[in-house]
Amino acid sequence: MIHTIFALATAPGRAGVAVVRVSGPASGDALAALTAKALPRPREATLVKLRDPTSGEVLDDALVLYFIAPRSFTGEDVVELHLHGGRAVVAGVVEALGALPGLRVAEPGEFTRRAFENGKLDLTEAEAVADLVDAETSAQRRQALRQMEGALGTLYDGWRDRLTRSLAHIEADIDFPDEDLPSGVSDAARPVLATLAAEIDAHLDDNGRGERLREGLHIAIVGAPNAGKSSLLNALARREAAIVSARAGTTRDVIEVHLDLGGYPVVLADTAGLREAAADEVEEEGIRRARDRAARADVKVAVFDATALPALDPATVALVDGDTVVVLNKTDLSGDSGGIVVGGQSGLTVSARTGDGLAALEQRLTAFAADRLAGSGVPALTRARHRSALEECRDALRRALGAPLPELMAEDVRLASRALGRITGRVDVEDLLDVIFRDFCIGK
Ligand SMILES: Nc1nc2c(c(=O)[nH]1)N(C=O)[C@@H](CNc1ccc(C(=O)N[C@@H](CCC(=O)O)C(=O)O)cc1)CN2
Ligand SMILES: Nc1nc2c(ncn2[C@@H]2O[C@H](COP(=O)(O)OP(=O)(O)OP(=O)(O)O)[C@@H](O)[C@H]2O)c(=O)[nH]1
Ligand SMILES: [Mg+2]
Repeated sequence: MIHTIFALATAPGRAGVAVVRVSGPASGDALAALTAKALPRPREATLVKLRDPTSGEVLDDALVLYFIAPRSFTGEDVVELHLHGGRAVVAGVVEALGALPGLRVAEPGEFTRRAFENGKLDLTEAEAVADLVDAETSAQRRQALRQMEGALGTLYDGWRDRLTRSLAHIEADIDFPDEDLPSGVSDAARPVLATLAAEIDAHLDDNGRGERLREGLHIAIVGAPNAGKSSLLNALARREAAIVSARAGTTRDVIEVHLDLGGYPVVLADTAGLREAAADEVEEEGIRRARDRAARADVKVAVFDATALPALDPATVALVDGDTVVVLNKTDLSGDSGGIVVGGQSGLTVSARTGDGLAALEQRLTAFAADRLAGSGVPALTRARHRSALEECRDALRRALGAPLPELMAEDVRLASRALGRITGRVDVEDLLDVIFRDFCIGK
């Protein structure tokens, strides 16, 4: 029996309106049980009193929608209850639904999973639904919307179609080797396979742009103790996220804030000041984490202290590379001491105290983010799951190209095609579904 599932689709807590969604064959019966009335016309917002079916008590005066399969988000019968968003209203309706036969609470992502299983979405589109819900910046929203509209699915299905046609040629060669076919039909498949392998390589070779756009560009602030790293983080975040004090060695844990820089998502991390003589083992561990974070960051902000000039902290200098923005902080205290050049880069002069130079720093970081994350119009792969399937496909194509016999070639082309099919969910993906949908929020 297919269960009918329900869940709060809007965020939990007090709100103007809360939406409870119900999907499955018993949806209509559930609505009828709550309204004690004939069902409203499909897809037409209707104001009705919802009552507890056992006590008859009015729970809310709600706007309801009834969708009949297959014309709904999930492809099943769906009911939406648009409630007054009070906790007691939602609790009362959810409790009443749970008491009805055949109904149970939905698991995370289960509505979208049913939409996939009913052919409303392919897997890349379903993943994009989750990404759209998680999108915090406009660039993330655009990427998710494009993928939800099928940009990636169409690309991968197109590649798979080309493989299917090549496979037909190769199989013709296997089945009718002596017939009147032009000799070596599988030879004709070779350039097609080679072109596709090159296209997949180009698609893979994107520096993880789409994946990083989902997760945010990682920027680490590094520098000597007291250079003003935490002050800088707070100034960029526009809130007091990290503790600032005049004592060297204040920050120990890595402190992260999420920023929206010109539409690009950034995870900015404050780290412990680097020094040889740590005060204790806690600071020592902090410094280890700071170095680790610096090593894994996409971009570093190396902060130097203008009041320490002409000395430049050597541990910080050692971390400056092509992915580093050099910053000279506390310039409000140093007068007109001129700038610094580290690793061939002239530093931005800023003051976390007065805010001087912070706009220029933000601009530099935004430029880094745009450089790493901006698209060129072609859709980018957005998940490690896609990447590994594409690598599997490309490797199978390379083997096919080197195959001495059409039979062996055909087998590798089949594997290549299967790898692509798993991305969009066209072939056996039952084993993947729990993993993919468990990261969704409840009610989606
Ligand atoms: N109230 C409400 N708002 C919502 C959703 C929802 O489920 N409920 N959505 C949920 O994420 C999004 C909209 N997505 C939807 C996608 C398809 C269908 C749907 O009924 N599809 C039918 C009919 C298509 C048509 O009329 O053109 C179908 O595919 O057959 C509904 C919502 C955002 N807003
Ligand atoms: N005048 C002035 N003082 C600053 C500036 N930036 C930071 N400070 C001061 O410098 C001291 C150290 O600042 P923090 O931001 O805690 O320095 P930090 O680099 O995070 O230090 P650790 O966490 O110990 O590594 C504090 O007293 C700040 O108020 C600045 O631009 N101008
Ligand atoms: Mg600090």
